[in-house]
Amino acid sequence: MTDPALYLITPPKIADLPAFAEEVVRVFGTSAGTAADVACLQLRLKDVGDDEVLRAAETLLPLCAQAGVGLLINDRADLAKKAGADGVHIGQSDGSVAEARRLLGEDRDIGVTCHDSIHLAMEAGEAGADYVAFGAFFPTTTKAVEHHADPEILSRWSEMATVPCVAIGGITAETARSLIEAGADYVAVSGAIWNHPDGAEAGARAFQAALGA
Ligand SMILES: Cc1ncc(COP(=O)(O)OP(=O)(O)O)c(N)n1
Ligand SMILES: Cc1ncsc1CCOP(=O)(O)O
Ligand SMILES: [Mg+2]
Repeated sequence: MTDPALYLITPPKIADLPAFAEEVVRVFGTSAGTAADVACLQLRLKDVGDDEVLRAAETLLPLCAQAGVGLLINDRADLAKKAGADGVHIGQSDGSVAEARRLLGEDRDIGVTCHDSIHLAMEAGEAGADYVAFGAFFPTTTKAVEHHADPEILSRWSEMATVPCVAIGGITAETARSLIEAGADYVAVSGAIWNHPDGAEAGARAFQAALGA
């Protein structure tokens, strides 16, 4: 089996948690054992309280464990620790890798947003990040982005570093392969899965086909 390449990011709001959990299970099932197998799921809820994040994590963790998919929490290493999640994704304003590592220990994953900067990625790698994330590569409606990256940064990074890199930002089934070919180890995707006109399963299947499963 090819290494899994798909990094799923939840929508910023989950209105119906039980329904979303069922959708997640169907998405995991769609691509299990293929090149588009899901490597991890990032819980990225915005403008909600800690309790809501913890409740969502409590629901999603067993589903992820069952599917062999790591659950990462966005922004907050303290909540990742409380939830017993597999790791955290931090942006440049979400605290340091050192602090996240102190809270989570060596066996949890820490990913760091590096925008379009090799310099930030080198800093993150030296601080002990498990992966670095570059983007946004394409226009997206999921987040108002200030930084735009060119696929060339993925090639440069993969030639000079061993820390895996994630590509993010407006990625679709049509554009995913080009980013993997440029050097991305994973493509992080939200809208193209959850907002797919034919449903999330269809979105996942499209990535499965595109990533050569
Ligand atoms: C895999 C991945 N890459 C980048 C981001 C963006 O993180 P950040 O810059 O902290 O912005 P928010 O997601 O917190 O709005 C990410 N979440 N995941
Ligand atoms: C969180 C984030 N950071 C940069 S772009 C982005 C949004 C990713 O979502 P989508 O795949 O819908 O563009
Ligand atoms: Mg953040």
